[in-house]
Amino acid sequence: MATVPSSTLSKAHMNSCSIGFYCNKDLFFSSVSPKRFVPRKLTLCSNHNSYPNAVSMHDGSVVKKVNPIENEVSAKKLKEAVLSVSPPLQEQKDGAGLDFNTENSTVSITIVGASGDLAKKKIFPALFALYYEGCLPEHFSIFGYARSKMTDAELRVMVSRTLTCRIDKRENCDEKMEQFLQRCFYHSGQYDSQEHFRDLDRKLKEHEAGRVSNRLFYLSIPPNIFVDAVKCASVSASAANGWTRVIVEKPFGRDSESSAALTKSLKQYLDEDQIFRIDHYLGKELVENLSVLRFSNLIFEPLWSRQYIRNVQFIFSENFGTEGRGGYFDNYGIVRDIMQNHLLQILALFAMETPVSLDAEDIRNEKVKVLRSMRTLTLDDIVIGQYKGDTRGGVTYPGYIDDNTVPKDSLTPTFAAAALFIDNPRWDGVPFLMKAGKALHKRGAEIRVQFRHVPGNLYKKTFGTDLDQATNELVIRVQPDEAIYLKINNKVPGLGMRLDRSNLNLLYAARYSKEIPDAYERLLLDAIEGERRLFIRSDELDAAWSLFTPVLKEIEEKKVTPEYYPYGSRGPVIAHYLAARHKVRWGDIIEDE
Ligand SMILES: NC(=O)C1=CN([C@@H]2O[C@H](COP(=O)(O)OP(=O)(O)OC[C@H]3O[C@@H](n4cnc5c(N)ncnc54)[C@H](OP(=O)(O)O)[C@@H]3O)[C@@H](O)[C@H]2O)C=CC1
Ligand SMILES: O=C1O[C@H](COP(=O)(O)O)[C@@H](O)[C@H](O)[C@H]1O
Repeated sequence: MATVPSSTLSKAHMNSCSIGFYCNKDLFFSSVSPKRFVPRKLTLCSNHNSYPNAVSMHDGSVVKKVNPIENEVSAKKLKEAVLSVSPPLQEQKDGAGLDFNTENSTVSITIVGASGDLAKKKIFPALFALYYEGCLPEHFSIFGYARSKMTDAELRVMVSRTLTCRIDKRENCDEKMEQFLQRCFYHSGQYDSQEHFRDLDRKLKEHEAGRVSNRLFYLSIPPNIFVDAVKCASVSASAANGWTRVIVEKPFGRDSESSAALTKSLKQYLDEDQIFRIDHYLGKELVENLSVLRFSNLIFEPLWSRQYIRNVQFIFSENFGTEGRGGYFDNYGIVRDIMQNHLLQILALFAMETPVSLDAEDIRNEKVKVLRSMRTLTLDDIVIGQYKGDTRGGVTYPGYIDDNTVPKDSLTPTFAAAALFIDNPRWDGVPFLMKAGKALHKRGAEIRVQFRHVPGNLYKKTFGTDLDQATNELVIRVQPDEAIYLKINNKVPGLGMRLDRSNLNLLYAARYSKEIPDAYERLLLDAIEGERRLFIRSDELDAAWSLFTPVLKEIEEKKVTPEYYPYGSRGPVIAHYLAARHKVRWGDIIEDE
């Protein structure tokens, strides 16, 4: 097959979830979303065997040629073009890019555990946002599945309570909501009943109306029933002629053994490429931007090593406790809930080498190398805390063990701080500090990169002896108020020579008028499109668990007592000692001072 170098490709049109581009002066159209307009997709293209007027993309998707009209093609024309492409059945392997968006095929999304908190709070609203943006395929339906008895109408009422329109996109909102709700249905059943899943299959088939069926199951249920549900979905409700994919929510086990056992059980029914292990932090805008920041700006990458970076901090805090989720949380604790997944995933993206391409496997290969180069944690590397009740300003805040679903003698950490190391040439000796806690004084998630001192700094006397004040710090604020800012030393204007620290500040709300999509929107769209880049591969998961499992076991076996901190405080003092042992101060605390 003839291939065309990417240099001959150029973007021609962007319209909601579609793009057009030129390839050797012919205009081609693909139904992929604008965010899919990444070099990966456009590295190579070749004539498609079955369609003289189409090309196969590097990733297996098929795009259709349309008549070029200078640099502009109407959205209608582009839409017609894509609807006229129907990939042959043998192309319907998992991951084929265009196969869901044709007249001939459907996508059915089943939310297993639809009556639950996550479904209501995140999944239905994210699907609605995708619908509003025109990112869902023409033929789709959404099924809620759970044991609770509900009619379609009752599900719609339940779902409608949590749907909202974006502040910047309210046009026809009510109408769109109504249209969306009409595409939502409910099926009540047990999670381990083949019969109930067969009934679901029948209903799905009715909606698919003989089209090629693609099915996505979202496991929004407690982990002890993951395998039952996967077994039933896969045996009794798999797509007959399209793809079947399963999004698996965390927790993926609670240590190396249980995680491996879960993977093994899931793989009895699914191939690895059907399993989409979700870590919603990977869907957050600033986490996505991390690689862009590093690899598309010359000024950062050369500094990205032990030579210039003194330490890196990953900080997560919530200003509320485990309210309502104590039953789940007590079995996991903050290290498993936040550090082993969300913060470690961000760390891996932060520290990885440049991937060969933006392909999922290339990125995941680099992440797994980082994880496997890391030192397994010991008890010396970690400190833990648990919040206790507090009364301030006449208001009483409950302690962790005041939650009725938590045992009164629970030692489960609601706070932890840890020092991790990557034993590779780039990061040798650089402490990667993590801190995560519930019921703290504020909510936030951020990455702080503290740089080394300027050697022989001419101005060091101006800073006195406090070297912390003289170093640069790059802060990537994931939430809230997304921002990237760089702390620099600057001369205070005036006749004297006085320096202060100021921020070069990219505040997203000031720079971009568009509302930032919720992480679940991005991840659901990725799963529908077969994009695995932001999902966790099983070897990544194994590597992540092997770092934390021994120390978690030791904490539990030795019944290590957490340091108690008041609800709404800055957390236990012991976290400062941990940082100090590595000659570091927590950047968030310095900033608050
Ligand atoms: N909620 C959140 O913010 C987050 C949740 N997650 C993960 O997402 C998944 C879903 O979370 P969430 O919605 O909070 O969970 P829920 O506890 O609300 O459970 C979801 C549904 O599962 C069914 N269910 C609950 N307990 C059991 C049980 N013991 N046996 C059988 N069915 C049960 C219930 O439906 P019914 O009784 O109708 O069958 C319930 O509505 C979990 O794996 C959780 O760890 C991950 C990140 C954040
Ligand atoms: O996965 C989880 O994340 C939430 C925090 O998510 P965010 O997007 O609101 O920051 C956390 O509250 C929960 O304990 C944990 O399971």
